[in-house]
Amino acid sequence: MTQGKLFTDRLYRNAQPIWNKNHQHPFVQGIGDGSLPIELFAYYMKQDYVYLIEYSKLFAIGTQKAKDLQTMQKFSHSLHSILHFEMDLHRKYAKEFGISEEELEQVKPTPINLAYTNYMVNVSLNGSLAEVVSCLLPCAWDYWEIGKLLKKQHHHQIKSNPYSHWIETYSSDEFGSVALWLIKLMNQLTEGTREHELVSLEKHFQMTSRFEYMFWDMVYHQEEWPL
Ligand SMILES: Cc1ncc(CN)c(N)n1
Repeated sequence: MTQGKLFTDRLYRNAQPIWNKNHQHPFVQGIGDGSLPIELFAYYMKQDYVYLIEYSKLFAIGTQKAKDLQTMQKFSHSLHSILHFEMDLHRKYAKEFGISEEELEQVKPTPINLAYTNYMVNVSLNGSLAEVVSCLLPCAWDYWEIGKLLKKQHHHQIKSNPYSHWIETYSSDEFGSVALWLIKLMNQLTEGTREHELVSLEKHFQMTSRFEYMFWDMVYHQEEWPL
């Protein structure tokens, strides 16, 4: 790696074409201005709930692969935060929509949802701690970017937006602190790492960034199994 440059700066820069597409996606924009039909949002909440069940397992894998107690504590704290803070958002919205917690948990993941979580879990189970982080990072980082962006763009109408709780959650310092910690960890883990390994880590980062786009598109079109 070029001296003095952070690996995450490169990851961020190279992912911008994908992340910009995420930010401009009509689903994301519809959350921002509150115009997204409620049925689409409810569909997304259900798919995202079962996504988060799988995603949270990566933090358990991170706890197991960590080399020191402080990193283990950070991973286990983040796991707790997803299960109790982030997923509480979904449970609250679901309650408003008349969907029970049991129903949420029983949701069948769509092909894109399944492909995305299987990709991350497979890489994480078989790879290094840096590989776990390369899969986790776009999810934590880009959601925080989206939360902050939507809050900035639509701050004047946030109170009347039915999705304000979503925007407040993902733009919050609490949510952002996990992204910031993962960025720091990624830079620590890749210090002195050879270029061909960085290329492989970047591949996972790009792949999960692309899956993020596909997830937005999947919920927008409510893509189900053909059979
Ligand atoms: C699909 C997806 N990606 C990321 C996040 C943020 N944890 C989420 N809730 N859902």
